[in-house]
Amino acid sequence: MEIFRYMEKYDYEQLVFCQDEASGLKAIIAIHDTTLGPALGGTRMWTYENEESAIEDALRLARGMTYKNAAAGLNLGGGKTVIIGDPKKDKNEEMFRAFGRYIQGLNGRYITAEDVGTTEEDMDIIHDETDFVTGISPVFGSSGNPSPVTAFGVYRGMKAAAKAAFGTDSLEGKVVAVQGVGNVAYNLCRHLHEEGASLIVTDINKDAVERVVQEFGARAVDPADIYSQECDIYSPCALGATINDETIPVLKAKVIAGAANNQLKEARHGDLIHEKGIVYAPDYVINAGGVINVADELYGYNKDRALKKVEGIYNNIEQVLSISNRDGIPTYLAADRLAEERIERMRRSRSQFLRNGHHILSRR
Ligand SMILES: NC(=O)c1ccc[n+]([C@@H]2O[C@H](COP(=O)([O-])OP(=O)(O)OC[C@H]3O[C@@H](n4cnc5c(N)ncnc54)[C@H](O)[C@@H]3O)[C@@H](O)[C@H]2O)c1
Ligand SMILES: CC(C)C[C@H](N)C(=O)O
Repeated sequence: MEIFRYMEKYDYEQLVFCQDEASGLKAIIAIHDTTLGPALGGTRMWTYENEESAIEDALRLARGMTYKNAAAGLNLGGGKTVIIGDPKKDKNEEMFRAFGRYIQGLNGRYITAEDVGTTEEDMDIIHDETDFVTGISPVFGSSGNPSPVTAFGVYRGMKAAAKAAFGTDSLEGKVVAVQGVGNVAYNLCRHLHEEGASLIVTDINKDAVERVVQEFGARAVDPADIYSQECDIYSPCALGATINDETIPVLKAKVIAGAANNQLKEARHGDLIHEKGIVYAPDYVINAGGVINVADELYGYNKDRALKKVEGIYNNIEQVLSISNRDGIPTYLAADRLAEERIERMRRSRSQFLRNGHHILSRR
């Protein structure tokens, strides 16, 4: 991989490699764009096949956060970290302490939080070394694990997408096929069950499947069979790239609305589902609940205020759908337009009165 060429292509600002032999830390912090503010994005811990795929994941996820934060109306840029390792076996306190010191060294250019493979407890350890971490435990007056709030946002966005596809935003009686029933999707299933939707679920973790089968009457299928289920809504809530050349031909859903990041394997897959008449709720718009929630910590966390904003994901999806209809473009491009236009407006609206944080007249 030619790293600088890739960084130039999508205009990345910074890529930081962190290595600490004593704890086994191998992490990559990618900062995509800080036009709107410090880069906020979670830390993923995962067993990557090789270093190149870890770098690629960090870069793709960081850029996704730029768009997510911009489209959600946050004054934050986009960044993300990946830690190479197995979250079930390779974690230790020293590792997250060492990682916290690297974040502190960036002096606020990057703020972290949870993502796949990391927890509230991990954030608390990072917090021992730096203030530039969110999603820490509520005992510190913070917002805690963002997953239930992400789920609420996905539920709200799914309703808006359902309204466009079915003429009503009620999910009662709708069949939803959920891929991956981890932290976010467990909570999403609860909202869907409470509204009277029927659930088809899958996961590579049998215990996770069993929980939603027992609690919400879901029907379980094998991971490979989730795409071809007779259903109204496909909800990808595991990892990315599940909308691709193999899955699109067998999908029967009229709506795609889920929590996973980077759902389209390639941009052209967004064109293909648009041509197929599927209403796609773009991933980074519908799954912004978690980042909206943790970002509220920067103002002194207020749960009601954060949830009110997350509720607004319904309107954000409606806005994307209306840009898509107005301009005759797929929803993934409509979402990009929404985010890019906001970043550009803010870039141009830089204060004429301040230089280096001081009023220009203060130098006289
Ligand atoms: N947690 C958040 O607040 C948040 C916010 C925004 C986006 N996301 C994204 O949502 C997705 C889910 O996040 P999470 O926090 O629930 O993670 P999680 O690890 O708790 O859940 C993911 C689940 O997917 C399962 N899975 C993995 N590969 C699978 C496969 N091939 N088939 C079926 N199941 C599979 C895992 O076993 C796990 O149970 C991720 O893509 C994450 O980046 C999460
Ligand atoms: C900041 C975090 C809550 C980020 C979250 N994992 C996301 O992808 O949006």
